[in-house]
Amino acid sequence: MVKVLIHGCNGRMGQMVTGLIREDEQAEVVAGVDTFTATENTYPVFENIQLCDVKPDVVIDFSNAAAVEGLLDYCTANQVPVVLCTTGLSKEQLGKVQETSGETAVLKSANMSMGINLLLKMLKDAARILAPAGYDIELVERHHNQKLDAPSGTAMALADSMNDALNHEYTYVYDRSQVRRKRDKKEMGISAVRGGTIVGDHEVIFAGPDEVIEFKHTAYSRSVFGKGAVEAAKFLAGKPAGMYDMSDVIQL
Ligand SMILES: NC(=O)C1=CN([C@@H]2O[C@H](COP(=O)(O)OP(=O)(O)OC[C@H]3O[C@@H](n4cnc5c(N)ncnc54)[C@H](OP(=O)(O)O)[C@@H]3O)[C@@H](O)[C@H]2O)C=CC1
Ligand SMILES: O=C(O)C1=N[C@H](C(=O)O)C[C@H](O)C1
Repeated sequence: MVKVLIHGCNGRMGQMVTGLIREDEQAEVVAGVDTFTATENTYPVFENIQLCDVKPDVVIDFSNAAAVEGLLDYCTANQVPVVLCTTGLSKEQLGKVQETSGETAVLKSANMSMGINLLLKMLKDAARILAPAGYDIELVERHHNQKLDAPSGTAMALADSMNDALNHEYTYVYDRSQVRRKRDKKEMGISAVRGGTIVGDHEVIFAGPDEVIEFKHTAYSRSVFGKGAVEAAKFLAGKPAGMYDMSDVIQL
């Protein structure tokens, strides 16, 4: 049985993961950490990771960028692998993630769904073929009105994956309202929409001469992220220090 600690256990994703693990015969939640204790919690919940006296086999984190540094310190000090799903990390925080992977196993992914992880792979081929043929690349993401970060971690990962395939020659444009020039060939526009309860939509548009090709992923439920996170946790428990991602978990 894999013992899981959920960091951010009372949030939207923390509650989804709690429900999924309840149905899973290979994993159990042994503790949670959040800023408050909800009455429905069936496991001990600590207000701060440093106060947690239960030793898990692995942590699943869906919390807040500001909470990640403390979590990484805990994982290093206690040699606990961590599945890091929180998005919107700063450059410094990303540096600390990298450092931590020298001490314990870290699996970081902005999107745990099968669909987006397949898209990350497919877009490399599409970009390699379409960009040199003169297609402009634009991304549009849509999320619910409670989301803190923009653009989404997934939109950034999709852009980075295409840029990797294009020798990192592309720059990102997030806001065209101040741009007073024609579109540069080697830029990717990244636009964010926030509203209602949209779980997560990502669209990648290749706009060429007289034709447009679009790739779109829609998450209809947070379960697609939750299921991926639980599989990632079962995969990561007991693994040696290092940096992992969802391509290590999902065979594509
Ligand atoms: N990788 C992926 O597939 C996915 C990633 N995400 C990312 O996961 C993160 C969480 O998303 P979501 O569940 O929707 O957000 P929520 O705001 O619903 O949940 C986050 C929870 O973490 C809590 N929290 C805040 N600070 C701390 C802390 N110091 N220690 C422990 N818990 C803390 C919050 O409490 P409080 O409300 O008091 O701040 C809240 O209960 C976001 O960054 C989101 O982008 C989301 C979905 C999928
Ligand atoms: O905050 C969310 O809800 C989501 N965040 C992730 C992101 O920023 O990419 C993944 C998913 O789209 C939902």
